[in-house]
Amino acid sequence: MLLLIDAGNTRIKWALVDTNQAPQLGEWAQFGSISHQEFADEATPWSGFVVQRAVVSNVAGSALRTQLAESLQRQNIPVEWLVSQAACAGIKNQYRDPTQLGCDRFATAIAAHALFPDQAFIVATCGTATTIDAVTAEGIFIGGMIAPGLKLMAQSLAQNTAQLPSVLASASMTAHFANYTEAAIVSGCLAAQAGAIELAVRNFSAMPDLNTAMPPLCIVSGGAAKYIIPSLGIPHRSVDNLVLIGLQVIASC
Ligand SMILES: Nc1ncnc2c1ncn2[C@@H]1O[C@H](COP(=O)(O)OP(=O)(O)OP(=O)(O)O)[C@@H](O)[C@H]1O
Ligand SMILES: CC(C)(CO)[C@@H](O)C(=O)NCCC(=O)O
Ligand SMILES: [K+]
Repeated sequence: MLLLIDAGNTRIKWALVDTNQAPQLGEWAQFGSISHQEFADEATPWSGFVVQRAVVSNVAGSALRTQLAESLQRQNIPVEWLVSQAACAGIKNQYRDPTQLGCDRFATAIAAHALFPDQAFIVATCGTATTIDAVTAEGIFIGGMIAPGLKLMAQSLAQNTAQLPSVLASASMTAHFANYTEAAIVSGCLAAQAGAIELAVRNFSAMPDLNTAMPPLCIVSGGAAKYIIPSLGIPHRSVDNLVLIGLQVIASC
């Protein structure tokens, strides 16, 4: 088995790929997700499997990296830590310092380029942070945006005002002119998220050197996508687990 790990700022997502079966992208023998705390407290979820190697994207810092490294070491699993580079798996990374790009964003771009070859796209990943990145049909990662994620945005209002409560979104809420406080907060945060995605698509579509007859795809991913999508006024595709798919692509390079 090949173990893929996407360690994000809130949760750790993982998948096992049965490399004997010539699996498709996103075709996993096992898949799961655990919080950092559960990972620290409980048995490693993949400990019951024979794993030949692991490929890991970690944007959650050195303490979690050490925990992951120790856990993999105990199982004698060799590990490859993803670091963003200038080029990999068809993506050419135009970040000023290519290694500064979050490796989850790099893996996501690689995944979307593999799933939608020869198509320009905006990929929005709605997690702890929301990132919105632009990739050309030739696989050039132009750059992107980092915004607070939906929950962080709403929490920052509750933490920094006297009168605003802590709220969570539900999948039935949209960005509209709300007539009570809780809905108005969710509406404002949804509008900020969906509006940023729409603006990114609009600006990318208007780039003169975007060498494509088709408008860029809008790909939406991440745990908060289901809340934001009802407020999106543009055509889009929803695809889950792009970081893990990117790691699967990288593992087969
Ligand atoms: N009820 C909710 N209301 C608002 N936002 C929510 C709600 N439930 C989940 N979210 C959002 O979804 C995110 C969880 O998404 P996901 O599971 O992809 O990511 P994550 O593991 O938190 O992200 P990362 O990979 O960045 O760590 C939360 O950070 C939050 O922004
Ligand atoms: C933006 C996040 C937090 C999204 O998970 C991550 O990709 C990250 O820590 N990036 C490093 C900074 C950058 O991508 O420019
Ligand atoms: K994040």
